[in-house]
Amino acid sequence: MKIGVIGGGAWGTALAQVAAADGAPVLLWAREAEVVAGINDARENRLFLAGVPLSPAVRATGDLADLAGLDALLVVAPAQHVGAVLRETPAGAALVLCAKGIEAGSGRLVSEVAADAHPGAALAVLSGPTFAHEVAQGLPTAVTLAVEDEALGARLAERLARPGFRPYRSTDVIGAEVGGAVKNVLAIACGVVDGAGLGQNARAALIARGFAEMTRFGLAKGARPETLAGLAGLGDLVLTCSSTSSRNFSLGRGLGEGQSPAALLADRRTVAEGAFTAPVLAETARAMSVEMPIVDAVCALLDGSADVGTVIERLLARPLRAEI
Ligand SMILES: NC(=O)C1=CN([C@@H]2O[C@H](COP(=O)(O)OP(=O)(O)OC[C@H]3O[C@@H](n4cnc5c(N)ncnc54)[C@H](O)[C@@H]3O)[C@@H](O)[C@H]2O)C=CC1
Ligand SMILES: O=C(CO)COP(=O)(O)O
Repeated sequence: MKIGVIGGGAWGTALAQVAAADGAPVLLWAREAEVVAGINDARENRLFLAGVPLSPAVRATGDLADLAGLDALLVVAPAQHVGAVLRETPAGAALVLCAKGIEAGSGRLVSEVAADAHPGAALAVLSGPTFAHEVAQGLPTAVTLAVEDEALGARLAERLARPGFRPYRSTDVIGAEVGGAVKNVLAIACGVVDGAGLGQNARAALIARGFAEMTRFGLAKGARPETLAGLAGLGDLVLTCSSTSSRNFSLGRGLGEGQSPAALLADRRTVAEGAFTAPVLAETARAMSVEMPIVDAVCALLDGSADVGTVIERLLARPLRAEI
């Protein structure tokens, strides 16, 4: 199975390294000419994954047309750019969607964006607790690989599996996507708790109640509860809600410390997907009558309509209710 990767950020580069670990050639498309040159000439992506020596089997290109004729493309552009990039990508390959987010404006999951850009393409979702720098170092990692076509799922899992990289197969594409998209917003909330010094009890409560929000939203979208309780949902939520290695958690921590959202988001080279997904997630949830108070609180902080003290007061003043 010939593999290509769309996106030369930290995660696209780490996944290319995984796919090339057995020496099979992997072609990676990167948007930045310096990333293409760095990978091809110095075997390093200094912009997004500095310090990781890349396999000589990973080759980079700045031309999406070069991806024609490959069997599977790992789509690792940020969620807001997947549509634009796929529209320029030659069709014909299975698409393995690795971005975590919901498209602003349309409210579409990445699989819906991909189906629109490449009608009839086989679609898979790869998601889970996966900090790129750990995967690139070969540290043990497990992911959900969700594909409706079970035979394709088995072939993809076989192709991507390594001793330290274990794909667990699923057929619940929507569940895998919802988990990854929602946990980014909740990771911002956990960062706020940390930055505002609200304590470990509050963080644990937020993870549990955030998971309840993820589950309500996921079930309304047609996800299966066991997917949300697995690697792509709860697993990734726990990872990103407890580490400053998460860009979303770090963004939230800045907000919790009282820094302005505009300053925190200005001039970012790396992506904090939750900041883009939060408003469209809140809007979609409202339209489906799904209550997501923590997501609403993150939106209020990001758009500057409330400060940390106010959103905490609002959350704590909600009516007492049954846990489930
Ligand atoms: N970094 C990580 O540990 C993980 C990231 N992800 C997901 O992977 C996706 C990509 O994230 P990273 O690789 O971390 O990115 P990154 O933050 O390392 O780099 C930013 C990426 O955005 C791209 N970009 C910026 N503007 C663009 C545009 N207009 N069109 C197309 N691409 C553009 C850049 O070329 C670069 O590849 C995100 O959805 C993220 O949530 C998923 C799992 C782990
Ligand atoms: O998705 C991730 C780990 O699974 C990366 O999280 P951040 O985007 O918050 O850094």
